[in-house]
Amino acid sequence: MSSDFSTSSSATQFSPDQLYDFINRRQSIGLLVEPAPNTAQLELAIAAALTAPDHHRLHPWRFITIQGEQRIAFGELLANSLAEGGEIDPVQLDRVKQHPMRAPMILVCIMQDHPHLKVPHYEQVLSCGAAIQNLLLVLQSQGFSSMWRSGAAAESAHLKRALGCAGSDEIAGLVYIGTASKEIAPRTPLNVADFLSDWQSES
Ligand SMILES: Cc1cc2nc3c(=O)[nH]c(=O)nc-3n(C[C@H](O)[C@H](O)[C@H](O)COP(=O)(O)O)c2cc1C
Repeated sequence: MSSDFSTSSSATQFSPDQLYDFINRRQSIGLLVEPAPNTAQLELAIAAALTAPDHHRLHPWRFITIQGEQRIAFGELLANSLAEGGEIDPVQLDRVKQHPMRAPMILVCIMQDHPHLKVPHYEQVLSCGAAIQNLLLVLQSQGFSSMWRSGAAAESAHLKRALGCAGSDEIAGLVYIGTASKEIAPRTPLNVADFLSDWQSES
């Protein structure tokens, strides 16, 4: 059955099985190569992020791209952030410096907190997480792969300051984006019954 209402589930061009299959095929890939999305492709993914469930429409998110040569400076920023947090192992610091080279593009996803009487901080974090999942799926639909990471520096005050975060903002993720260079094995399905139950009243 078709419908003119764009929000009706029957208006979708996917069958439920096709949509599930598409979502199930998303898998994180740690090492990604060129190409990365172009501006139009990235903007479509961000547009999808902006449709995430969002209590009181606070838009608790902000996205920053890092690509090309900027990845070198960003690697230094990550290492400096760890050092500020007390890391002194030069091997670890050097390893973190190289992290941004694992993909041609990194999207820093920031949960931009909007203090609100009815929308607690954790709800805004959840909204931002939903936004990120939306963008991962649109990137996948365009043939790209990704990996959502936090990494050791995500909670660093030094990194947050450098990214212009306010005190209650969170770095929700560094999403590494690019193209997979090889196939990976499909994920092992979980058993739905392990996670789904019927609530029964006590009376
Ligand atoms: C908020 C968040 C932070 C994450 N940080 C890391 C990380 O720093 N390093 C990592 O290896 N995986 C991290 N992951 C997990 C991967 O993104 C990925 O979900 C996991 O490896 C499972 O793979 P899949 O996405 O293919 O199911 C993080 C996931 C989330 C949601």
